[in-house]
Amino acid sequence: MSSPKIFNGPGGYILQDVPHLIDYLPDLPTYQNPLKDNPAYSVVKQYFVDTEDTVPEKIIVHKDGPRGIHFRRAGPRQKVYFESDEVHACIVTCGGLCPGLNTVIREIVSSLSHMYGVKRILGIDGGYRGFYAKNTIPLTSKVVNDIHKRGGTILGTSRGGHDTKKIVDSIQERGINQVYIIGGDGTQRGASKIFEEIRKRGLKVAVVGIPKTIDNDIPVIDRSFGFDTAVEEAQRAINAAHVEAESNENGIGFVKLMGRHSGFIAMYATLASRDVDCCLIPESPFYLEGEGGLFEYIEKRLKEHGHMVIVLAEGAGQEMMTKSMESNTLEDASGNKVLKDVGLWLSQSIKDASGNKVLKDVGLWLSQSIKDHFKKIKMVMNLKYIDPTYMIRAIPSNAADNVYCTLLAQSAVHGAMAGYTGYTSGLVHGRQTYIPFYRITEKQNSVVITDRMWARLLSSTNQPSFLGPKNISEQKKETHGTPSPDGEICNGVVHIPPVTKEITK
Ligand SMILES: Nc1ncnc2c1ncn2[C@@H]1O[C@H](COP(=O)(O)OP(=O)(O)O)[C@@H](O)[C@H]1O
Ligand SMILES: O=P(O)(O)OC[C@H]1O[C@](O)(COP(=O)(O)O)[C@@H](O)[C@@H]1O
Ligand SMILES: [Mg+2]
Repeated sequence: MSSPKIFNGPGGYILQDVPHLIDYLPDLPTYQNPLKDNPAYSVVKQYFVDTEDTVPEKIIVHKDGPRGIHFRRAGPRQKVYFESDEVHACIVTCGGLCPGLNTVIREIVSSLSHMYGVKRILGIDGGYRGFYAKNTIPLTSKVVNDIHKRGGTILGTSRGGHDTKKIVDSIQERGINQVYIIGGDGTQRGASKIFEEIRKRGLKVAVVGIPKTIDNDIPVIDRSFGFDTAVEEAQRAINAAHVEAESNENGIGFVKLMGRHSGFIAMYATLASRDVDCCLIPESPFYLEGEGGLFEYIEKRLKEHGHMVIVLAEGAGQEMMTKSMESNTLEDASGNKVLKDVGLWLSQSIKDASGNKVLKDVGLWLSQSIKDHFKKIKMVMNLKYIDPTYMIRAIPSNAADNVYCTLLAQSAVHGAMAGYTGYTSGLVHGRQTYIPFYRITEKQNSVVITDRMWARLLSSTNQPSFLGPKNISEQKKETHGTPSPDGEICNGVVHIPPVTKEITK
């Protein structure tokens, strides 16, 4: 693996820079950016980004503290490293769906063709494995004209099937020199490997990642595209759950939302709705029985209000469910042990083609457990379970996400044209930046339950925190992982010594 490029400046300034083609191809010629003569851009004062411009990772800095880590600011540069006719770009989408994929595809094609006069753009069919299939999809402005109005990805997507050598062989054989890879944490890991192999072979090929995740689990960036749309769509399910709950005696509206390891969709959907009485996410352990447990809270809420709404992220309570099913502690109303076979099935760990753990349906299990509990205590209760998981990610992106996708795609293209490579384009504090792959892949973004946002949620729902002092100290330890040399929080491990240089001017 190549070494991270890190520059140290005065006042504790650190630039975590991204690779550039000239790092390994020092004699590449440069050309005037064609945008200079484009009437739309030439009138814009300071349209080109100053090469020294960077964006801080942490916006809140103590007055005596160091300036901290910065990323290269994205945007068009005066000089480009590709001539328009020379560019042969390709776009691939990998992993699960997310609203906005088609908008990103559309805007990469539009930016390349309208801003930089590029004519050869290929769509790779069905994720990474499409690189070594025969079929490709020629992409023109006409082909992508109204795809942003559709959900999904016109290119198709898949999990698994990443073979770095075969992918780079295909890139080389087809004469592709700009690779745009849209996908989540797994995809960006794959993109990083493709970049390393391309660099090893000394190819003039820019590798660009565009972060996609409905779960919002990619670190460093403000939020992922499609997240806003997903939270908005989740409101429809929560509203339905609320209506059902209100209309029934001791009604419980129970909604399961996506969120494998990170409960951001559930948390933001809850905060947006105000109708939710309890939000359960993977980061916040909870328990059912006894004082301070979920059952006690539900009973209390039903007695006070006559109805309630629960939102559950799919990754929440997985361990508890597995343990409970394994030990067959689930009993029916007559006290008989049930679901023995399901218990056995639950104890097996199943992985998808990409190696992600396939989660068991905690929603079904928890709603059954709640029903059993109320039967046991002989209290009337009507639970309506709504599972809109795929519905919230299979829709087209909303207006805000469409704008976000557009800027993200434009930034990705400007960076590749300027010769940068091995980076993920991302929004940091509202600014477009280029982030080195290792910062994107080193850890997952998750809800920190000792932070203010989770406290805000607890005070909005009034639910118990389900936390004892032991959990709180464990959480604190986890979020304060291994400190990196600058004192930053960093749970990921980067084994390669960085190339560090002092900035003298
Ligand atoms: N560590 C890895 N190295 C190389 N490729 C990977 C890695 N993890 C995942 N991939 C590939 O990335 C693609 C998408 O990964 P996946 O985890 O399914 O979705 P996402 O990118 O949305 O997290 C798959 O084709 C998978 O083979
Ligand atoms: O059924 P699929 O397509 O494998 O997707 C399910 C998973 O995909 C997600 O939506 C997002 O995961 P990725 O970001 O890895 O694609 C998870 O929330 C969910 O667990
Ligand atoms: Mg993933």
